[in-house]
Parts: sequence; structure tokens; C-alpha cells
Amino acid sequence: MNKTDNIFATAQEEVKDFVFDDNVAEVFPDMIKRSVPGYQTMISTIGHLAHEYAQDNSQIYDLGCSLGAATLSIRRKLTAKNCTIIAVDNSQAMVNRCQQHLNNYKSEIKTQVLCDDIMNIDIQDASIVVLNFTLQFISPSQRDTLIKNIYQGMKPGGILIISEKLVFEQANIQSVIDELHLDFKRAQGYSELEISQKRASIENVLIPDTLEQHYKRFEQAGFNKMSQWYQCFNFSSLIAIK
Ligand SMILES: Nc1ncnc2c1ncn2[C@@H]1O[C@H](C[S@+](CC[C@H]([NH3+])C(=O)[O-])CC(=O)[O-])[C@@H](O)[C@H]1O
Ligand SMILES: O=C(O)C(=O)Cc1ccccc1
Repeated sequence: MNKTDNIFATAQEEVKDFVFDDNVAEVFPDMIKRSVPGYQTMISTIGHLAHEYAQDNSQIYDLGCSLGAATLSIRRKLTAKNCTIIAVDNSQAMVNRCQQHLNNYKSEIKTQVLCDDIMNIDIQDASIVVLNFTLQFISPSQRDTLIKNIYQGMKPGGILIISEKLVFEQANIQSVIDELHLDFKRAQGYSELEISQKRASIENVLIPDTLEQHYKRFEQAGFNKMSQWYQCFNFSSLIAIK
């Protein structure tokens, strides 16, 4: 059974910036499921897209893999031949647990788990690149460089799948959607204290872009085929095809 997330359940004198340490890694499946509406839909669709778009003799990247949920979903559906999955995260706590999870679900598909900053990864021969709720944690000044690096390392016909928390330009839309997300968290059993302390903790760490900023960045990197395929409240998933 997944351990319950109660990281923000007790009042903290000073709420520290959110980090992906051992405490977070331990409760991560519960935390993400109760915080991100549609997370499971996005994970299974990543597997489905990998089934459709993975090319023989290519590489598949899961950037900011956490515990490897997207990698596992891809491994369940992949039929392309001679692919290598490269799953990367810069949190040692996540990478250790990710490797254990993958060992628990044996597969013939070559899979490497790397503990590194995704900014250091040289993307090559990629038919699938996944950034499932990772770009939002990369410093905004580095985001264009990362997407350009991904584009240049993709094969023609390859697909980039990127899921993100969005921010909205119109203040009234932002507050309606924020409230819907808050109600989702309440319905998942989070208390007002947990919600407000988590909010303070991620404020300077998770910096969301608008949908328009994402599209502009894709275009600047060279993509000209892109679409949103999912949105629930402020959580969305996009695809861009090379
Ligand atoms: N510079 C970086 N380099 C490498 N990893 C990073 C970096 N910055 C943050 N991370 C890693 O990105 C992950 C983000 S969680 C992804 C969920 C997963 N994709 C999932 O499908 O379950 C999303 C969330 O917690 O909202 C964490 O594991 C960080 O350590
Ligand atoms: O909890 C939130 O409000 C989020 O935005 C999602 C989230 C999920 C897991 C870690 C950090 C943020």
C-alpha cells in the first residue's frame, strides 16, 4: 500500500522550499495522485502514445522520472523493436526508489536510470520524450535551452509529451480554476493547513507558464505541430511532433 502524504499536516514555524528528498519520495505516489487531477489518465496516455509513436532503433527519454510511473507505463505498451528507455532525475532519493520499482516489474526493454540534471543530458535519436510535470521545476531562464536541446535530439516524426501546471493571464479565470483545484485537494482529504503550507512551500520552486508561453517556446525550438490533448483545471498535457 502507498504511504499517506502527511508532510504538511503539522504546523511548521517556517515553511521551507519544497525539495524532492527522501520524505517526499516515500509518499510521492499518494501525494501526486491526490494533488494532480487526471494524473493517472496522463500516465496511461503516455503509454498509449509510446505504443503509437515509438520508432524501432530509437531512444525514449523520461526526464524528471521520479519513481518511474511514465517509464513503467511505456514499458507496458511498447512494441517498437530495439528501443532504449533513459529515465533521468536529479533526486537520489527518487532514483533509488525508481530503480527498485523497475526491478519489481521485469521487462526485456533496455532501461537506464540516471541521477543527473536533465540540463546535462544529451538527447539523441529520440522518438519519444516525456516531461511529465518536470519543466515547471526548471529555472525559467533554462527552459528554452532545454526544449531546443530536446528538439535537436529528436527523430523526424518523434513526439514530445509535456504535462504542466498552467497559469492563466486573466485574474478571474485564474481564481475560478484555482478554487476548483483547491476543492479537488479538499475532496482528497487534505486539510486547509496542509493546502496552505504546501502552497507556500512550492511557491518559489514550481513556476508555471501560460499555455501561450509553452506554444511559443515549442515554436522557437523548431516545432510546428503541437496541441493540448488534456486539461483538468490548471493541469494540462501537451504534445509536439517533430
Ligand atoms: N533539473 C532537474 N533534473 C532532473 N530532475 C529534476 C530536475 N528538477 C526537478 N527534477 C525532478 O522532477 C520531478 C518532478 S515530479 C515528476 C513526476 C513524474 N514525471 C511522474 O510522471 O510521476 C512532478 C511533481 O512533483 O509535481 C522530481 O522527481 C524532481 O526531482
Ligand atoms: O500540490 C500542488 O498544488 C501541485 O501543484 C502539484 C504538486 C505535486 C507534487 C509535488 C509538487 C506539486
